[in-house]
Amino acid sequence: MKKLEDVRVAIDQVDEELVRLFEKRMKLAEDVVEIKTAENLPIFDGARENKVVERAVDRLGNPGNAGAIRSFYHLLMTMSKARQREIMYNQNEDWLTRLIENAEPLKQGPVSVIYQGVSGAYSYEAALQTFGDRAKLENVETFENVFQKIQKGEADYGVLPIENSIMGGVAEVQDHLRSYGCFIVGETEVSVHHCLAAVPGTRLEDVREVRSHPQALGQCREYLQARHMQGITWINTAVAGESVAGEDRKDLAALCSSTAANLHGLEILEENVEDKKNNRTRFIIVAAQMAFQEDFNKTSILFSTEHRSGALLEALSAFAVEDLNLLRIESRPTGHKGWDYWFFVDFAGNVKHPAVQKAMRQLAAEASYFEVLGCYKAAGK
Ligand SMILES: O=C(O)C(=O)C[C@]1(C(=O)O)C=C[C@@H](O)C=C1
Repeated sequence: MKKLEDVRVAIDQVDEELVRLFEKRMKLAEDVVEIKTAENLPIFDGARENKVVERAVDRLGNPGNAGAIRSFYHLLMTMSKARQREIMYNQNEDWLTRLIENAEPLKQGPVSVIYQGVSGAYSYEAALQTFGDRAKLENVETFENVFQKIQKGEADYGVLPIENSIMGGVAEVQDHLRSYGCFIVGETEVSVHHCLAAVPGTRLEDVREVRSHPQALGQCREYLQARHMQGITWINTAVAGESVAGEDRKDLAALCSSTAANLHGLEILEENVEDKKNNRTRFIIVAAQMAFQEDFNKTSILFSTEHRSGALLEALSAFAVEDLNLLRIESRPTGHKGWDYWFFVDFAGNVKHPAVQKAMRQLAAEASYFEVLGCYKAAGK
């Protein structure tokens, strides 16, 4: 058998080569963005990305590496796009004008929409609420799958929960939003009302076991306790409803949305059983390209600052000076070094508005990293 040290020496040699090639590729990305800036082309090119990935797969000697090489290339191109954005937005004097020029209006007519979960889930409701019957809906298992499909150009829009009025921000979605370089192009709010649903003919007083997602069970804890019902953890609310429909039991129910109950032919025994009313979840609509319309009234940005006292205050002061209303600020660890953060900020205003442009230009000049995550129509406005 080979000695570990010897193999590691060989790995080090390969890595040396990889680093050299990586830097060569990143340098080419810098050349690309120069051309794209001059010719006013968007950074993202889904068709080209698919070609790059599939060519790499074709070149493999071992087809077992296909999944790994796909992930590797998507990551490589994410980094390539991040570098290109950095250059296009931060160094080009006219980055803001270009950003708006490259943005597209929202698509009208039929669109393909991807969401996480199953039919009847709250994300599904958010998708229907936003796109109605013009959407061809597709569901995937994880939040990350949504970003992957959008990034590969396999769907027009993705629908993802970003924050709940009781539970707060959805950290995973926030993190992927940054790393996948997708844009927020819309948002919608869904009232989260749980109902107790069971197979038709079930009597409320006979229900002993209730299946649902832990969040929903938690949001209805007092209701369940008062009725001596035992909560059973299920993967999500809609699948809980589906599972109850598949069993002919009169002591079993699910906590799910009324949409999920109706979808699975369940009878709603009681509606709005959540302990706290006004339970709402805000969903964002993401796309591979930035969107722009004159009627958009909310902007989301991402930035990081130097690690020194007053840096955040200074960074945000431009918004106070320009009288812009900050709607939300969320921080997430950068993961690069300890206690370093990305700041996600939402504020009221359209990216074309002079005050917004002034504040963003100032912040971009001061921040150690700055990116526009999107401009869109605020929910309910
Ligand atoms: O070829 C381009 O247009 C690039 O910008 C380069 C690149 C890449 O890194 O390969 C990056 C982004 C595009 O979406 C496609 C490909």
